[in-house]
Amino acid sequence: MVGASVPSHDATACLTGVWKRAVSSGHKKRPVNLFIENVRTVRIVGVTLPAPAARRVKLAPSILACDFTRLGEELRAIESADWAHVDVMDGAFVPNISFGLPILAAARAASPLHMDVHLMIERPERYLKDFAEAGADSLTVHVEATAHIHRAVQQIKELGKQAGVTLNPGTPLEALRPVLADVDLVLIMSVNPGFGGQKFIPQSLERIRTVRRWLDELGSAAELQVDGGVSAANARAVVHAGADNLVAGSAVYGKDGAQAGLERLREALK
Ligand SMILES: O=C(CO)[C@@H](O)[C@H](O)COP(=O)(O)O
Repeated sequence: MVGASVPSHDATACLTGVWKRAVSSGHKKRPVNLFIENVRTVRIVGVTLPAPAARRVKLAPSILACDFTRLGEELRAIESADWAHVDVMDGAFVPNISFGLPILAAARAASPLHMDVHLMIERPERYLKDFAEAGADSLTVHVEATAHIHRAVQQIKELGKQAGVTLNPGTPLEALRPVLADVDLVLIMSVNPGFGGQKFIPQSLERIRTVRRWLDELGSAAELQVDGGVSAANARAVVHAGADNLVAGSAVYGKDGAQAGLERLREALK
């Protein structure tokens, strides 16, 4: 008999229905025998963890790639998605300026989707309250953008929002460690932030695997989000590496419209 400890949130997911949903949505079915020791410790007998692809994966189209003259329509086109990803750039932390509070407020008014706000701005703590009030459901901050990442994460939680942390592709993953147990979301940037339509950096897969392992070791239920160059061609590999939340801009808002783009991503994940 082989025994293996599994992170409690994976086990809980199997027990509370995510497993069943994965089976019925066409993912691979694998038998698993669980011996529940207590809420945090579960032994798997005869080993058969769900394939990584069996995780419930959230799709978060980035509205950076949409047609802003039709923001309401573009948001309705992604209503079957899980989240809307909102990229705020200040022209200082990243070499581009996108949009800020008024566009978030307009998106909030136009759509019931979870507004997932990625702040690519210097010293984000100055604006967390404003973005929370403008309609953010989750706020993600860069470790490089503040001297006080721990305080920024706490501030987001005090505002009653989901707290996310992220880092540029060139920043060592160790920078995440001090706040890893506190956050609701970790975002692995798979391009250098600042622009849509860039190529996925292949080394990101190893970074995703590492953070997946760290989260599992902590028993954290935080989402592992990946952003930048995600498309139908690589979505499966990204999920297989451990992601459970995919941001996609140009792969969703393509020539044939957002619904077709979302459908292609879903097909790729089957
Ligand atoms: O944060 C960013 C870019 O800085 C991303 O959210 C992009 O907007 C994703 O666009 P694609 O790479 O999917 O086109």
